[in-house]
Amino acid sequence: MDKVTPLLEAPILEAKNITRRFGGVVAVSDVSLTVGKGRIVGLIGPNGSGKSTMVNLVTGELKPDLGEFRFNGEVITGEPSYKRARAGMARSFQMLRLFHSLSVEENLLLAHHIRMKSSLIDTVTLRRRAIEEEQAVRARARELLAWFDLEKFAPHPVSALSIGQQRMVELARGMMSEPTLFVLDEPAAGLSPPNVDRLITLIRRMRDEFGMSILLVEHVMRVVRDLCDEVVVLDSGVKIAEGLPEAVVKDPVVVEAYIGSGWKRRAQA
Ligand SMILES: Nc1ncnc2c1ncn2[C@@H]1O[C@H](COP(=O)(O)OP(=O)(O)OP(=O)(O)O)[C@@H](O)[C@H]1O
Repeated sequence: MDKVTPLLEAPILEAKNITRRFGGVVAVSDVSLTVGKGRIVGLIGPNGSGKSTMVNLVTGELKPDLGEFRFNGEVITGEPSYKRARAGMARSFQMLRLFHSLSVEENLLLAHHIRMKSSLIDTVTLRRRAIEEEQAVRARARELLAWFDLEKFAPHPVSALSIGQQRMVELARGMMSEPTLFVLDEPAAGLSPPNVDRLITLIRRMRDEFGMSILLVEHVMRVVRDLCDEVVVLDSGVKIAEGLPEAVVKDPVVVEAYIGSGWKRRAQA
């Protein structure tokens, strides 16, 4: 009998020929990218190059005009963001989206409700299951708060925390849904150099210990160089380069795009 060729494991995320226009502006033009399982892929480019639009397309906040998205091999192009979240996709936001008057722990518990299996009817008819699930959610929140070294802040309102601590809360909140792909939108924005170091260590551990894949949009090149297995570069909505971080940042086409945008001064942190 002929040897059976093993099926290759599907990448966690495939974006194929994605285009998105806003009126006359082509924000993302025919961009393809792949995030393999357990990989950290960087998405970089000067201001206005289409990174946020691409993130919103990946997570389902925006729909592409053309192209296809696959998640774990399944076509998800038309799926709304809540369905992608249920399927295992989490995201963090450039401008933090936490509930500032709620405690750190409450922020984590609230995040989990999209994945709660118990409906209101369950709560009445299957009270025991609902209670068990609630206990499991609280236990997960406590474990994650410990993992992110946020235990002591659990009862405090988010508004009492520094930006660096709030960024950690946002990561912990994203982890509540046990994602397989975490899309991080500028996690280092506004962080001091020691906090950037801490963030780099934590993101690497998130990948290694939870086995997740990460799509990382970031302006701080140190973060990109230290973390990314590969990098995709956008300029004016077009993919102009991809490859290993060391090679990509030296690529004359990439350097030219950044210098042309006046970005270099801002991003050399
Ligand atoms: N909702 C929108 N309506 C109209 N134009 C938009 C919209 N969102 C983005 N754009 C345009 O699409 C292009 C890409 O913007 P986008 O925010 O995706 O870039 P970016 O690389 O994330 O920029 P930055 O690094 O500054 O966050 C820009 O020309 C922007 O003005």
